[in-house]
Amino acid sequence: MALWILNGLVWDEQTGEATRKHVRVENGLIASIQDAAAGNPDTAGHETIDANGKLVSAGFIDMHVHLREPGFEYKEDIASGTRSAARGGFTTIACMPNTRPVTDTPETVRYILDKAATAGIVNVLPYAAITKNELGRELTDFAALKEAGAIGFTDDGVGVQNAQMMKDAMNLAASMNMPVIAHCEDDSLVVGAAVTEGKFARENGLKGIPNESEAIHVGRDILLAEATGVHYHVCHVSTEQSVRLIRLGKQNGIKVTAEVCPHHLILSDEDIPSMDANWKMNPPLRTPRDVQAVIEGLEDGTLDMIVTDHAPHSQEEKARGMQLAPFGITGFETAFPLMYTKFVRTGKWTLGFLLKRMTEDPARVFGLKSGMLQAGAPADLTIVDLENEREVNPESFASKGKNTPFGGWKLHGWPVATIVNGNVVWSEL
Ligand SMILES: NC(=O)N[C@@H](CC(=O)O)C(=O)O
Ligand SMILES: [Zn+2]
Ligand SMILES: [Zn+2]
Repeated sequence: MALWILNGLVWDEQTGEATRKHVRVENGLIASIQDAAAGNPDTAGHETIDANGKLVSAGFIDMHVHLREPGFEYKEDIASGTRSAARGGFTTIACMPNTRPVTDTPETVRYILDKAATAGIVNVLPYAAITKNELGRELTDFAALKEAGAIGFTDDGVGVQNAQMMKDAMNLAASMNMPVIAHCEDDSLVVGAAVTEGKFARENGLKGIPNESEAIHVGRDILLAEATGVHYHVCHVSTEQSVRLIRLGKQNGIKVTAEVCPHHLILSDEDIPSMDANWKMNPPLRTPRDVQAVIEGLEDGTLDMIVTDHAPHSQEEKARGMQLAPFGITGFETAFPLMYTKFVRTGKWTLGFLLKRMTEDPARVFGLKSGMLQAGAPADLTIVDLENEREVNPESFASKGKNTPFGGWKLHGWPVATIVNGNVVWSEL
């Protein structure tokens, strides 16, 4: 039996507009895409979805998320995290290894993959740690972790402080054709600060996190990537200096790629309303000048993709206040509506540009088969209602994490159905 998604709006890069198409899904793959103008197909005996007036896109891909399992299931687990992803229109997500235990052994990689296969509803790609327990002292067993299914190496949550350790990691990863993904943060420049150096910190008498704490690692690592030939990917870029360094690296033919989060594209430190820890994340919200720089970086291709850095925490933890609460905000269920409302509805970007940065570009950078709406591709699809405005209500999130600064925001562009490997895993239609 086939699944027909009828009359959806499909973005056409050639014409620069979305036109009505019928998409046929069979055996987990996109079987055909045909013009709706040519008439209705014979759907007798097949399952159908009426997508009339809704956008049909390749499923969104999020290469930076925290599912918290194993070890921090009170914040999130693979079942709740993948449900949250599906509601956000994400069909493939790559999860970070700062779990408990840290994902630094083949057993933990396999645990995540097994759990994702049984309890998860979207594709889950695990990263493994660069160093044991993410302590920066000893490399993990890259070969065994790759063999178990890890797709790259990262100590996300902390920066690798020692340059020789990073260089060794890159040499090893390069030799097995694996990427190194870096949380860029020099600890010696960040001592107990919760927000960026800037207006909010000054006005509230707080110590600030300087931009260089990120950019020094970006610059160091680009030089190490040049020396080792590794594919080096920069996590959650937030500063003007980092954008500048990545741009220069790309101009010099170094294999550097990068990601940026919706919150760093939309909010600056000057938007923080109070000492509310729902505005605390790492890297922190930067100055308006940095926001402008990351937008320009994404627009000119210096930054390759949008990721959420979905980082759920419990309400108790976030209630500890700006200084003591953990860093991080949830991201899955607001990412597309935020980006669509702020950049596409305002006319700054085409819909095609936004979709590419959330589908095709991450797939290209990480060599995934999905990310394109074309016959023969995996049937990972997202259907989005572009017309109805809705308010962000964290209480209604599928995620266990309610920690978002976007509660109450009125947005357009809400996903209404998500299809993974040809199966409808979530639908409001
Ligand atoms: N981004 C965050 O603020 N927090 C992340 C860690 C990380 O992505 O560095 C987390 O694990 O909570
Ligand atoms: Zn990080
Ligand atoms: Zn992260």
